[in-house]
Amino acid sequence: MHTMTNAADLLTQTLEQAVDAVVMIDEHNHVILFNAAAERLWGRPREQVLGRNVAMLVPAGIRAQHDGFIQANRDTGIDRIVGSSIELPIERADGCIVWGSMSISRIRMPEKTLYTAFVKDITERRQLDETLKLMSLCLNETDNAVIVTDAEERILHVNTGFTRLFGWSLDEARGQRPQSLLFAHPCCPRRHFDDIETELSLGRSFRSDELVCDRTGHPLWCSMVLNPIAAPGGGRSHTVGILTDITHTKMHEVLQHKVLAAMAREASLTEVMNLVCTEVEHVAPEITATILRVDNDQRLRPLAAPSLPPSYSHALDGAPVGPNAGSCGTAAFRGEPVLVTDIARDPLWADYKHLILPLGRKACWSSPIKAHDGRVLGTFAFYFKECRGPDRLHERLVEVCVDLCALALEREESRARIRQLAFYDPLTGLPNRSLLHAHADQAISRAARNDEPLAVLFIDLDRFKQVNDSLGHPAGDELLRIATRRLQDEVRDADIVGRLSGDEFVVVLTQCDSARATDTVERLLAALSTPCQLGDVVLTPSASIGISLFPDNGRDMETLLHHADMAMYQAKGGGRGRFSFFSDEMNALAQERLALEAALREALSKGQLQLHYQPQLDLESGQLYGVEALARWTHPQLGNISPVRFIPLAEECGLIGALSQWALREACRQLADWRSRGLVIPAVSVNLSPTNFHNLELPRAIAETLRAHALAPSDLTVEITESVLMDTHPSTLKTIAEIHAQGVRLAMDDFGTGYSSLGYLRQLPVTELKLDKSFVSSLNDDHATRALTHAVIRIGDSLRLTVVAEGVETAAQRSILRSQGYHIAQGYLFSPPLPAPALERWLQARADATS
Ligand SMILES: Nc1nc2c(ncn2[C@@H]2O[C@H](COP(=O)(O)O[C@H]3[C@@H](O)[C@H](n4cnc5c(=O)[nH]c(N)nc54)O[C@@H]3COP(=O)(O)O)[C@@H](O)[C@H]2O)c(=O)[nH]1
Repeated sequence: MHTMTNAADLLTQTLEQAVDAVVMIDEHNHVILFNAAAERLWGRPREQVLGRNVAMLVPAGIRAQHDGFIQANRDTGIDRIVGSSIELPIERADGCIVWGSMSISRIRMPEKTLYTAFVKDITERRQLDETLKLMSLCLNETDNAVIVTDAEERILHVNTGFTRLFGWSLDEARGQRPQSLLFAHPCCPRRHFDDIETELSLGRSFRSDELVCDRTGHPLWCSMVLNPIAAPGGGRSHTVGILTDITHTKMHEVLQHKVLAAMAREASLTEVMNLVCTEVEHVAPEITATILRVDNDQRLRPLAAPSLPPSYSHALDGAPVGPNAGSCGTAAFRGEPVLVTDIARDPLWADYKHLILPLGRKACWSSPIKAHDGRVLGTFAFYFKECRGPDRLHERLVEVCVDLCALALEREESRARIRQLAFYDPLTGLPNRSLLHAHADQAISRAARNDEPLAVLFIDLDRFKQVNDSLGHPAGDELLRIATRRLQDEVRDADIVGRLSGDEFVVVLTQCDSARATDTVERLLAALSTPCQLGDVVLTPSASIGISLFPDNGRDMETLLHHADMAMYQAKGGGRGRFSFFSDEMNALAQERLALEAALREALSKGQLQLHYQPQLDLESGQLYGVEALARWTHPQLGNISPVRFIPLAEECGLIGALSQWALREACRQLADWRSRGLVIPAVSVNLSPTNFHNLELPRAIAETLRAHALAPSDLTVEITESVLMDTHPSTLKTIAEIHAQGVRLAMDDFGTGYSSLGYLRQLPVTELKLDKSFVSSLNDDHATRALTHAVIRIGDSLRLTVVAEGVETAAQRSILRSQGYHIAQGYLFSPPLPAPALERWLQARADATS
């Protein structure tokens, strides 16, 4: 008994001092033992627990069923709870949850069964487990690769992200150096690891973007961060490295940077495209990249294929885009990527496989390169040495590259458009003046270097203006296009054809002497004069051609062109469809003309021109009808220069406006002066050139001049020639109508010599016709002329126009004219044109004679 008591005490003491909580319950599930560790675990003193149902210690979730579980064990003896340990949450008195690992012992006694629970506090371990579990999630359930190395930089651990990214398992990686796994492949750039070691040994983190390779040698761009872990005794115990796959971003960045840099330094399109292919092949060595352009005729034009022999590109050049045109032609046709995994068998490649299979490429994936408006500009293709399709990296590469290629191609298109606008004539597509000069300069330099002759042709279409005026501008444009085609057809590739302006073309014939130039020009004239259909009209065009030769007629394009232009004028002067070589005489004439132009300019500005006046007389009464003012120029050195020479010169060099204004002012001044001195001069006629009527200010200037000299509009007659009618300038008819509306009289000069239609007499408000002196001069001996002069006076009479006969030199002419009904005449018979004082004397002499 004593021994028993001691044993029970011993047991109680032992249980009391146990590290783990001990709870014993009786057959009514009442707690009969609750040791000190249990008090600490549940946070309850034993007084609160002893004698009460153990359910109070059980977690709330199973409290209701708890007694049932124990009773089931008592009744059945089936051990669900005894003999094993379970982990369960424990609700402490303060509401906190701690964790215990519980094992239950069943104590069978004859009359009852007791249970003892041993509960170990595992709260801390549970928390640690939880932390480890989360850490493991962090470590493994990420796309980043994590490496832990020891002090010797040998791998201790890699996460599953590492295995996924690089293909090496933990077992394979353990003990290796990271560089031997990631940087060892030949495709990796050579890397010196000293800088990494320096940083880590100083206890500093190391960060950089690196091109590494996976187990298969596949390159990947990784952002790498290495953190050294300090050892307790100094130095470093571990290094933790994290590598993040930035291939896509980096690829984009690197490719974009390189390609944009190339474009910024004005690299050619071919250079840029080759760069794209080379960079792509560097990232993915298993592919062969090619870029093709689609031209305006929907044909493929190779731009880059740096890893394929040039013969392949040559063979593809000009291949059509279509539904069965290999991967590229089909991709361009469909506007979507085309994958052919087996070129040998795929029908799309039937016509092309013989070109690529011998080069060891078995599959091809081609993607269209599209402009921002959706047009297919080209194709970007990957060829594979195996029958396969693209992987994710390839897809990413294509995504990046097609955008860059589109940018480069669109940029090229814009540049070509700008070049076209800047250097080509939009109507004919021929080089314009600037480009023509640039090409011609090169050709002349080449000719000079090689001591070869060269010819410059200046071509002007005959009567082009009339085509424009009569058939309209679209017909004129079409004629220019036809002429362009004909010129292009007749010259060689090495020759240059350009359009200067309007109907002026220039052809530079390289390696061409005068004999060859003659042959070519004859051919060109024949081609240009072939009849052509312009709308409803069949036209037989023609051209005049001037030729200058290098080096005889000039050593630069400007001189050669100028001389060819002069020769062209010479040719035009000889009639339609002719050609003329430039000559020194021609040049001398041109020089003379230039000198004369300068002298005329000076004469005008210094008031060196004069007006002479020729009287016009009434044949019946002998009364003065009026005087015609005619310009005269006496040059200090050259002497008298005829208006037949200086009036056309003034028209050509733009001086006719100033000259005519001067003539108008001077004639009005003189008339006003005569009148102020009592001389009876009924009116003065002034000659104006067709171009004077382009000036809408002319009516106002005439009105002001008349006003300034207190003259009536009817005191002035403006003489116009029939050629005014050939002038289609929009201002001409308006100006003439305004002058007429003021009351100024209009005379049609040189009547009968020009435009052979009388219809214009209805269009122009003329009041006077001047029969040309050529009719008068042949009146005596030509019956036909007499019939014509008769007809003219009839026309004048019937239209109520005054008819003035010009150039009357003989009494016989006067007599015939009088008999035909002419009333007014002018000519040497009466007086030549005279300076104002001489005219005054002439008038005085006549007056004296009659009185
Ligand atoms: N726009 C301007 N044109 C002008 C001006 N001054 C003259 N001209 C035109 O120049 C052409 C030549 O003129 P010119 O040499 O003066 O010859 C005129 C007369 O001198 C000449 N004439 C007169 N009578 C006779 C004659 O009996 N026989 C003969 N052989 N010639 C004669 O005829 C010319 C008259 O010209 P027009 O009446 O104008 O036809 C000439 O076309 C002038 O118009 C000017 O200031 N502005």
